[in-house]
Amino acid sequence: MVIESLFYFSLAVLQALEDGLKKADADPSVKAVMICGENGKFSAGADIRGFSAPQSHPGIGLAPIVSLIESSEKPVVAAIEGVALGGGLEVALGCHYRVAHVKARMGLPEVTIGLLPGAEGTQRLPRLIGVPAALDMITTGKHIPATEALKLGLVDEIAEENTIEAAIRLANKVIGQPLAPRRLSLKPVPTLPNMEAFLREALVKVKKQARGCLAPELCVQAVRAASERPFAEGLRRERELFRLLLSSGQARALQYAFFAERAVRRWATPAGASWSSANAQPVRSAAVIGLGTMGRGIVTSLVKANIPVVALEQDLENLKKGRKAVMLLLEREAMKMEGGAQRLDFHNPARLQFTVDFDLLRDVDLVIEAVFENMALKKEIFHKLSKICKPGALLCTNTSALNINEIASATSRPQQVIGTHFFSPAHVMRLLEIIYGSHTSPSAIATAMQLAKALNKIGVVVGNCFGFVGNRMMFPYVQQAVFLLEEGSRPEAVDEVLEDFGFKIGPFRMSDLAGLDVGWRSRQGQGLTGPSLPAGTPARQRHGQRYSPLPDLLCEHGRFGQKTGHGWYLYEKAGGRTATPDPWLHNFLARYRDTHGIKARAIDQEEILERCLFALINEGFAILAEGIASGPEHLDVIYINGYGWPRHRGGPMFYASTVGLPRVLAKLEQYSEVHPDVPGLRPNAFLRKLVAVGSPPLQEWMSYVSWQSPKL
Ligand SMILES: CCCCCCC/C=C/C(=O)SCCNC(=O)CCNC(=O)[C@H](O)C(C)(C)COP(=O)(O)OP(=O)(O)OC[C@H]1O[C@@H](n2cnc3c(N)ncnc32)[C@H](O)[C@@H]1OP(=O)(O)O
Repeated sequence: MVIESLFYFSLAVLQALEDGLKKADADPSVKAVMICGENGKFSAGADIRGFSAPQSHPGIGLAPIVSLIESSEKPVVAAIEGVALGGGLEVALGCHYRVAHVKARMGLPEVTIGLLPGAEGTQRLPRLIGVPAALDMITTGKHIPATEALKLGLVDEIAEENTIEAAIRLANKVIGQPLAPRRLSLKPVPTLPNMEAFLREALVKVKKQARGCLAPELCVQAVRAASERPFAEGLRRERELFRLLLSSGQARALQYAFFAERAVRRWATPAGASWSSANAQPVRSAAVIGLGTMGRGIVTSLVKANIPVVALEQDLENLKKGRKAVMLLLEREAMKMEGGAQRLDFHNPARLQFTVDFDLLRDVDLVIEAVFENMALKKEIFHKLSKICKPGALLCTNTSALNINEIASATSRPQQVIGTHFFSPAHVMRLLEIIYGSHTSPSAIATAMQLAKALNKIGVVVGNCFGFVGNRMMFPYVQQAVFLLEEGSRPEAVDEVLEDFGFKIGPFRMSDLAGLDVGWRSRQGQGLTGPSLPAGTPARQRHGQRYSPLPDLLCEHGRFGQKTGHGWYLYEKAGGRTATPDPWLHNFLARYRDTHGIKARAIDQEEILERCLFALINEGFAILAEGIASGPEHLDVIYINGYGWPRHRGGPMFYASTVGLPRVLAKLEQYSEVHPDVPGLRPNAFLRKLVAVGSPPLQEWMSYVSWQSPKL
């Protein structure tokens, strides 16, 4: 008998499974059962959308079905094609045998949505493949290919071609064989000589990796229960831990992040262009200009995506340096992949070519300029490109803040110019901010989004303004951090609060890592510091607003961060990575306060957190109101994937919605009253409006934006 299921579990699917199994058990003519999916896909598990209403969720009813499958008196074989994920794999674990197609993938990704495998998966998987392998799958949520599943013993057979036929063959073969040895609930968990130490270390590891995130920790506890308790007791523990996670708030945030990352694919601009009508151009070849840190990563990313690349530098010396660095990155990437060097084929000049000759860019479909942030230089390059490149080529600029319209003005084809803001290291970081200018065509946006997908990145389309979305929101956050130092705090205190909140790295460690000179050069360019600053400008004021010269002063002392061995922290050597609090800096801060007549005060953790985060969020509301991004999900995806925002807090705008908009507003009002010369703390009008209309749910915010005059 064959029971077909659907891709996501619904109550109807569960009912069909239950009915089918009962019918098969009762029918003496049925000798074996095979469960498969429809259209070549086994199952992606429960419909995640339903987890916010647990009472009606089909996932809750899944565990009894898995038990029912296992207790069947007739052999049940799972035929796994496509994916078997979450509850889908748990169903397969209830079966007595598993056959997988060679291209199938399996996994228990519940941890990534803030849960644990709650349909008995934490108890059955360790019994089948042992604690170490089960823990790895359950705490990371990774998908494993069929070949690996076979090695682990997760599946019994691999089918090269027809999985259903292979499963039916196996089912026929095992008719009449005893089923007890195939029932995982009856098997003991394989022991380890050092189980206790192993589980303890696993807990330490997951706590370190996902600071403050509950799910990985509770996954370890559930697997511990499997190793220490009888099956039925282990199940009770699994259910208890599952319910804890379901009500923790983190699951909601992580599920929001899952859907937000998919929602940003449906981009739109205030002018009416959108994903639904724009057509992407094919990208069969690309060029990268500039082989500095960013250019190297971008070339590596393109090669990994199997796109032939021409890598261009301004002279032979820089070309040699760049080539060496790119090759090193590619060798490392190849080592991580099966058949890597061969698959990437980067020694083949038809796939990767290094040159100083602009003429070789004539035929490429896309160019990514990645020279340093200098408007004059970028314009010179774009002028050249518009003369050399073929008519349809997409011209991208990798910039973190510069005006796309101004760069496009240097070309005769501004409709094909677009910003692609990669994050460092560009071959690792998943975010790609895609910035359209006033003339960028919908097709250019669609092509850049298509490129993001090809590079396995998350593209987020945003409008053109200084710093775009990510850096624009970052400015007020970092500004507050520095003001807090002026007022009496220390870098390590501020970093600790934000790292405890869940950021991978606090603002001062981040600044030391990126290099303080980067911002210094930018401020010099803006005339905020340096020789172009008019004589008589007050030290702590610019354009009538509060300004802190602290970062500039550190640069004047040669303190650029890790690269010079000191910045906001002290490092063991230039290029060192171990930050220690620096007594020199503490004295420097004390002298600075004396010079400016600032009385240091004790600043508590709440103030540090609120001033930094609420200033960032406040800027987010301004961005939404101006139409720079088409929804709060866009801002959240940018922050989670580009700025180390803790995923289990769902992104800054989601976080604001959980704190409550009235509270965010009240706090900003309170801080703004104390610091009237800091515009970043003045509550944005859009935030006020949302509070005035009763703080609607985040999904409804954009319906309160008036689009009459988007600043684009
Ligand atoms: C006492 C307690 C008992 C508790 C029992 C609990 C039982 C079971 C729990 C679970 O099963 S939890 C769910 C586990 N499964 C997942 O987490 C799978 C998540 N999905 C994916 O990894 C991928 O989507 C995919 C299935 C590998 C497909 O990837 P692909 O890149 O091909 O497509 P996507 O763009 O990611 O998705 C397409 C489309 O489908 C939506 N979607 C995907 N998975 C789900 C899901 N599980 N529930 C609802 N919707 C899902 C996704 O949002 C996309 O939608 P659109 O953006 O196109 O609208």
